[in-house]
Amino acid sequence: MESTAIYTVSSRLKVSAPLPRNSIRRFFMLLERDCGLAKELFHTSIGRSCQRTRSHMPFCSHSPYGSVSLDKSSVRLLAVSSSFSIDSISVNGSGFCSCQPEQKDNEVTTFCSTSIYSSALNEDVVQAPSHVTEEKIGVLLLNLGGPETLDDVQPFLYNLFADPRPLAKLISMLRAPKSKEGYASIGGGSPLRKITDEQANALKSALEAKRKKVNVYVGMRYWYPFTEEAVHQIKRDKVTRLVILPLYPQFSISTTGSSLRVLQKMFREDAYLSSLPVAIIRSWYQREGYVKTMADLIEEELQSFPNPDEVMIFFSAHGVPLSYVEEAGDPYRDQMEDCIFLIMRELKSRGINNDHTLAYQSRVGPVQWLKPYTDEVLVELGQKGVKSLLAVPVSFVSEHIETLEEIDMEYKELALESGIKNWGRVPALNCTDSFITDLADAVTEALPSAAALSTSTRPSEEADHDPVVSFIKFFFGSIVAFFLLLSPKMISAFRSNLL
Ligand SMILES: C=CC1=C(C)c2cc3[nH]c(cc4nc(cc5[nH]c(cc1n2)c(C)c5CCC(=O)O)C(CCC(=O)O)=C4C)c(C)c3C=C
Ligand SMILES: [Fe+2]
Repeated sequence: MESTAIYTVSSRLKVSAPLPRNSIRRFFMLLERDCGLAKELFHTSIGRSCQRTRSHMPFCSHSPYGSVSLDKSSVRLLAVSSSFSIDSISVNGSGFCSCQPEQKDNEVTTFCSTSIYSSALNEDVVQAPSHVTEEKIGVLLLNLGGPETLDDVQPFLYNLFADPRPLAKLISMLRAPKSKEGYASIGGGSPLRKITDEQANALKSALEAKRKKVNVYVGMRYWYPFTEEAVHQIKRDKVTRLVILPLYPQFSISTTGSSLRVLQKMFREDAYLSSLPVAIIRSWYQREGYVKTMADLIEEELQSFPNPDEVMIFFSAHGVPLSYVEEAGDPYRDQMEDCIFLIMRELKSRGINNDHTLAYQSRVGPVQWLKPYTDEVLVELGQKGVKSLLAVPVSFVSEHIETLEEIDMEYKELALESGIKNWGRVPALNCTDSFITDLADAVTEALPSAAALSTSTRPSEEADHDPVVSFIKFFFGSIVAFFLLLSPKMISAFRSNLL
């Protein structure tokens, strides 16, 4: 019997980073191979609805709706779950094909490979979840990780800078003394692991209160517990549906993107994982619960000033190198600006009309980072006569070195020296009830979309063409050139001034 499924290609078919032609071609080849989808039909559909083209992309980055009809037998592989719940098919920044349901409150992507590439690589092969009857839901929280002791600092930095490896050693050794000083001043290590574990427990309880029994896992990118360990535990627990929730409200290729690349590789190389339905919440700064909680914290902290109306609200976000945004297509700056707009709109709706500004902190090394820089803006504001300032850490959801040392110590001192008289800082969200409840809602909303299936590319092919990987190679390649070309005198100036 024949029935028809309509797959719509919506305006969410948006390519945020330049994609090499090969990725697009491969996407269609895989669609054709796995779904029996006629390449021409799909091309035509997209081509017709295309509004705009970029030189490096074979088709548009924004398109209105286009649709493709398929007969049921031809989409056998996509329809393993016997549901036609896939709303749109998209290609994300890394060239990874995914099914992306329309979502308003946060950006959710689902992926689940229909092809099993190799199970020989895996030491513990677990039966694919489609054969397991009992539903087991997992939530994987992603974060960066931080050294727990001063001895951890250099190896942690090595992991952070580990691409390519020979340079990671050098850069981490140059950076370690300054980092160690920072970690020593906040008690000898990062509180990130402890706080993230507390958030995981609070999220589990919040989901239980919503009658959802879940296991919550923590996967850190550069320190314990590593993402890889969390994924091994997910396999051992035989999770049948997984929501991936990065603890970064805004997406950056340096944070969420980096963790997702690790996961993507693991999922493609493993039979169990490649058939596990997954939903990824790529960013969630636009969620009402998050925006309102941030506004609550700001409103409360403003009350501690002698003249709350005269306080400048100073949003300080973690920076990224400018080239990430301008060359590699990182949506981080756009999302950050949007996030500030939403928080300020919420404050205005409560009758709070303070001035505000946004600046970027924590730059590392000699390249240009997103501007304006927090330290420079603080000095300028002091010179302009601003007397009261409330710092709001906006890219972090937990207290860590950048809030406890950089903002509370370094920036506070600089602000006071620059003429600012009253200084305050909004606490990080940590386990604030309304924030955790909102994360629980985000998970609940994302879960149904995890049933969708899609295709994926082979890791070896992807690594060759991934624009992000190419960019990182280029970025660190530039650092090699920097070290090779500069004189020893300049290197020592670089060490003392910039690191
Ligand atoms: C949104 C959050 C973050 C972005 C964006 C980000 C980009 C980024 N960071 C570095 C270099 C370092 N980051 C370090 C620590 C660190 N960074 C974040 C968050 C973001 N980083 C966190 C949560 C932490 C851990 C903090 C802790 O308490 O341990 C460090 C080590 C600390 C230090 O020496 O300053 C470095 C170095 C780069 C290069 C980068 C973008 C490319
Ligand atoms: Fe960082």
